[in-house]
Amino acid sequence: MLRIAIPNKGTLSGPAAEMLREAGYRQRADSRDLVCRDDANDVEFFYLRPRDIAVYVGSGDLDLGITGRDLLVDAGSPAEEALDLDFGGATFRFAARAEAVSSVEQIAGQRIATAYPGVVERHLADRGIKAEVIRLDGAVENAVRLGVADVVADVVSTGATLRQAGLTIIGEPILRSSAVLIRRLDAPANAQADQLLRRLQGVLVARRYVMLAYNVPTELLVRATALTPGIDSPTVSSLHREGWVAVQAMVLRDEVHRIMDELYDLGARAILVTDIHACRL
Ligand SMILES: Nc1ncnc2c1ncn2[C@@H]1O[C@H](COP(=O)(O)OP(=O)(O)OP(=O)(O)O)[C@@H](O)[C@H]1O
Ligand SMILES: O=P(O)(O)OC[C@H]1O[C@H](OP(=O)(O)OP(=O)(O)O)[C@H](O)[C@@H]1O
Ligand SMILES: [Mg+2]
Repeated sequence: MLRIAIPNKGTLSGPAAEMLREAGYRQRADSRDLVCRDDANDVEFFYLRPRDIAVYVGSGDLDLGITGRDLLVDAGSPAEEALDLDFGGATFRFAARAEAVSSVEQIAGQRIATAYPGVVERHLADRGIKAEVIRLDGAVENAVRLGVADVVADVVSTGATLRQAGLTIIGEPILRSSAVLIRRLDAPANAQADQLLRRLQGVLVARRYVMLAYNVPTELLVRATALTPGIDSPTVSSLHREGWVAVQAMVLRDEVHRIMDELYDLGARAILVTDIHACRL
């Protein structure tokens, strides 16, 4: 039975369970349950703190896990990213009072408060910057106000928390995070794990793409399919109406309205968009 760690609470918890449900896996009905068996798929889910997930996967006690890239790096455990899951996006950044520290160069010698000491220490070491790292559990923005630190290093999403604490971002992001599927480094080949990975890839494609269908005069087919090349190739079928063909192709959801306008201007008609619920490419 495949054993998978997923976040029991926090930002990543809901979207992780939602994605697994979309991939056809059973998820817990009660948010207090810590284990959920999916016998039909021969998989067992363990609901754990996202910070601990890389530890369980790195040790080999669990086969796969869903956590944040920043938490994976912070744990420093022998696990690697198998797939970017495209949710839980955030940056990890330095911030400080603008009048005290305003550039990365000025961070040297300062006290940096963070709940991610592994990420920060690695970043400083890579750049040869010497600074004191103060490990806190959360709400690190308060550390500057309370005089415990000069700089914070934390997850930034909207930036509202930093603004409210009177802090300004310093430099470029230390890293860009999102939810990732992780596995142990050098894990042996596992057909069941590969199947789960393919299912999640299928969900990502189904979310990113829509199916576009339209009719177009045969003489415009080359120009129309240049707008809708699909992933492998568009499907072209004959129509009862002479001189016209029907085309079907997958199109990026974000681009579909622009492409529909261009197809209409070209002379295509009966242009229809449908959602993709699942796929294996
Ligand atoms: N707006 C956000 N705030 C916090 N973490 C976020 C946000 N967006 C994405 N994340 C990611 O969520 C993970 C942190 O999850 P975690 O459950 O530890 O914190 P949380 O969602 O803030 O919950 P809590 O602090 O209540 O325990 C990190 O990978 C982080 O990058
Ligand atoms: O840029 P924003 O949209 O404001 O979001 C980022 C904030 O959200 C998280 O805090 P959380 O509420 O999880 O509290 P915590 O520090 O106790 O984890 C994170 O640690 C930042 O403080
Ligand atoms: Mg938090």
